[in-house]
Amino acid sequence: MKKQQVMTILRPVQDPFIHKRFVETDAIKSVEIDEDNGKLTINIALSKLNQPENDQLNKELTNKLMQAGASEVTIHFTKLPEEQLKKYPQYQVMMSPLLNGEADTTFLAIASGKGGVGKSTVTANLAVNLARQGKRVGIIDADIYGFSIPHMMGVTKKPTLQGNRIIPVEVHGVKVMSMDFFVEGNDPVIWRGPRLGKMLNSFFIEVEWGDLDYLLLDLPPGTGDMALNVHTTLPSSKEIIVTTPHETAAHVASRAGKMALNTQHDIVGVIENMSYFESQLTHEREYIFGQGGGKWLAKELNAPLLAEIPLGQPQNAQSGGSIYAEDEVIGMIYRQMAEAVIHETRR
Ligand SMILES: Nc1ncnc2c1ncn2[C@@H]1O[C@H](COP(=O)(O)OP(=O)(O)OP(=O)(O)O)[C@@H](O)[C@H]1O
Repeated sequence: MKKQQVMTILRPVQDPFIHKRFVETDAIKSVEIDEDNGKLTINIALSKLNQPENDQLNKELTNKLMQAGASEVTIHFTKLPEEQLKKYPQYQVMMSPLLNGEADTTFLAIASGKGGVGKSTVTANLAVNLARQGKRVGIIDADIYGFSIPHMMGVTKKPTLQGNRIIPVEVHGVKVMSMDFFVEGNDPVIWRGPRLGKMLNSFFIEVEWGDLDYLLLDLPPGTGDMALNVHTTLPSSKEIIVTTPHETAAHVASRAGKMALNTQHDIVGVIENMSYFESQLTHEREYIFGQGGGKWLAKELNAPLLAEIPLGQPQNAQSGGSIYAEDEVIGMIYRQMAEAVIHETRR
């Protein structure tokens, strides 16, 4: 093998943590080729050492190089200099207090296929009910075009600054960050790709979350840029998929679920919202949007069905537009859902 060939194979490979290509990080520190026996010795600098991802990378690269003609491959990993790493936003995110491995936070991304199925309502109420169970909870409203969490939770304040750190707003015992806090009035947000990623990054780098048991992310509906950003930024995040009982909604939601599975993210469970309408007088149930979507989706994704939430508005809208009180029927269903989530995530 020639050095040029080795470089062509290695240059486009990505650092598994900061997702920058080796050519960008100048990761390939040395390539030695023994002309007589085709043995290769390579030094590669990565952003993190001693991780399972590195063993995987070692295997993949060795296979590739052997297929290309090397008789034996030895790869040594060293660490990229801290000064260089600090320049990469992805590294700053990785080293932020919630993600640097010291905090024991469970990240829950709440996804749906279609809009309007109640994903934000579920996110807000699940967060409040986790907090009612004594958990320390935060929400990132990552539904960038349809941010609605602050409004739903009855937030009237804006986050404050402490030095250069952003202190999130706390409501119903939950810390909240949303794009809503950074737009004037109700102007539409027209950000795309990279700027979206920056926004998400800054919610990790600049916000003072303190210690959290759960950080919930309300994703935009579907399988777009933001969902992908969350999956790459938070490799350990778990997912909850919200659907209505309608067959089409469940089918579309299964795409969001499969995207999570394809990117190695566990699915904690499925939540069916707007499952039925129950008459207060006769207690008869009407299945307005059909039946079975949640069960079908849970089976399709091999995940538990965590709750079936009926139609109904919160009785006491003062407590925040969309938050159900503990003693109303839907409030109790949300409580059971929070218990199921705690059980499934073993916290
Ligand atoms: N169980 C329910 N019963 C009655 N109304 C509900 C229920 N769940 C949600 N809603 C209402 O349905 C509407 C859509 O809910 P929500 O905004 O939570 O959906 P979404 O899936 O987050 O939508 P998008 O992703 O488009 O922002 C809201 O007006 C909400 O109050």
